[in-house]
Order: sequence, then C-alpha cells, then structure tokens
Amino acid sequence: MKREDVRRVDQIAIGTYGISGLVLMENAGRGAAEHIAALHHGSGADVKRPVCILCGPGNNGGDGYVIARHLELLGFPVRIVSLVPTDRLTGDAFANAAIAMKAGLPIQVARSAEDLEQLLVDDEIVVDCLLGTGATGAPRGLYADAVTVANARRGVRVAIDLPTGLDCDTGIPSDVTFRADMTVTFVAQKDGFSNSEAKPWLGTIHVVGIGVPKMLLMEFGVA
Ligand SMILES: NC(=O)C1=CN([C@@H]2O[C@H](COP(=O)(O)OP(=O)(O)OC[C@H]3O[C@@H](n4cnc5c(N)ncnc54)[C@H](O)[C@@H]3O)[C@@H](O)[C@H]2O)[C@H](O)CC1
Ligand SMILES: [K+]
Repeated sequence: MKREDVRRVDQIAIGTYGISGLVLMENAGRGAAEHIAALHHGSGADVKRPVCILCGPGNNGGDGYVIARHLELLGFPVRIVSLVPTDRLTGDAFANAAIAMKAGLPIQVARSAEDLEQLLVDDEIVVDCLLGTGATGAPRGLYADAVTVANARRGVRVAIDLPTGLDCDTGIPSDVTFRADMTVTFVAQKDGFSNSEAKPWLGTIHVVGIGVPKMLLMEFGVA
C-alpha cells in the first residue's frame, strides 16, 4: 500500500467504523511484541535479551509504549528511550506513554547525541519506533543521531511499521536509515518494500493486522 492509503485506512477505521485509535495501536503493539518475542526462541537460552525501544514524537512512538508493556508481560527486560519529553506527546501516543509511566516501565529521555551514545548499549534488541508513516524527508537532528548510534551498536534491530529513513512509497533509503534485521509493518506491505534497494534496511518483513475490517481492506485492494 501507499503511505497515504494506509493513513487513510487508519482514519476511516476510526472515523467511519468507529474503532478507537487506542484499539488499533494496542493491536499493532501487541502483534509487534509477539514477533519480537519470537526472535528470541531460536537462541535457546532461557534468559531473555534486554529490549531498548526508541520512541519518537508521534503514534509510531505510541506503538513503542504498547510494545514495551506487552514485552514485559512476555518476560523481557524492557526500557524506553524517548526523543521527546512525554508531555510533548498527544492523542493515543500520550495515552500509552501515560499508561507505561503508571505501570512503572523505565522511560529515559534523550536530549542530545551524547545522551544517545550513553543510553544505547551493545547486545540488546533495539526497536525503532522513531518515525513511521508520518515521516517526511530524511531523519532530522536527534532522529538522525538515534539511527546512527543504533546502527553502530552490536545487537538485533527491529523496525516498527517501517525503518526510520526509508521512504515507504519508493523504497529509497536516506543517507541515515535504520538497518533493521526485521521489520513489522501494519495493515499491509508498503509499496516501497518491493524495491530491491530497500532490502538491506528491511530485513525479514512481517505484516501485522490491527483489526481493520475486511470490507475496508477490500476497498483498498489489500484483502
Ligand atoms: N493504521 C495504521 O497504519 C496505524 C498506524 N499506527 C502507527 O502510527 C504511525 C503514524 O503516526 P504519526 O503520528 O502519523 O506519525 P509518526 O509517528 O511517523 O511521526 C511523525 C512526526 O515526526 C516528525 N517528523 C516527521 N518527519 C520527520 C523527520 N524527517 N525527521 C524528524 N522528525 C520528523 C513530525 O513531528 C511528525 O508529526 C504509523 O507509522 C504506525 O506506527 C497506529 O499506531 C496504529 C494504526
Ligand atoms: K519506525
């Protein structure tokens, strides 16, 4: 699907079908958490690798707070590194950040590249909830720093909805693009994911349904 179409599906699911955005976000985050947890099974060790979830300013970040809550329930040590103070979040993202705070999930705010160098360590699962379908252009400022530092660490990298820096309509990566080992994308594959140039940045792709009715998916030709 095209970026604008998947955003339209989101709006119609909420505005016309009356599905709460919180329900869509919960389905997205829970589905993503299950795929991240499945990464672990191959290693055999019963110690669950720590997970660091990088959260941006929008609903892609909001997904990260849901992912954190579900991964904790699945036995993973989780922590959230947000690139914005949580009181700057709005809507469904703010709601889930507030739930995460009340639930005692560790949240640290990174304000500079130095903060990110300190906060991101090796041998973790790093989850990219920085920018999703609301991104325009190459990652700017602290978002570019976060991608650069995350790519430099030894560990497993998971992109949520799309790797930050990748144009999901064309598949063309920015100079700074999150290099994911796995991408969990919502509702449907993004058109750009079929561009071979995007492959090194996507890793293994999983599509997670978020409860959008089949009738609506069929209207957009994805069911
Ligand atoms: N039906 C669905 O697909 C659902 C998707 N969900 C998730 O929501 C995001 C889209 O959320 P949105 O708030 O619209 O946008 P982002 O989270 O991507 O944030 C965009 C935000 O970031 C700033 N920004 C934009 N471009 C840049 C840039 N180049 N550098 C730095 N900062 C940038 C700007 O402030 C924008 O407003 C979707 O991807 C899914 O993850 C729902 O959770 C469930 C339903
Ligand atoms: K992302």
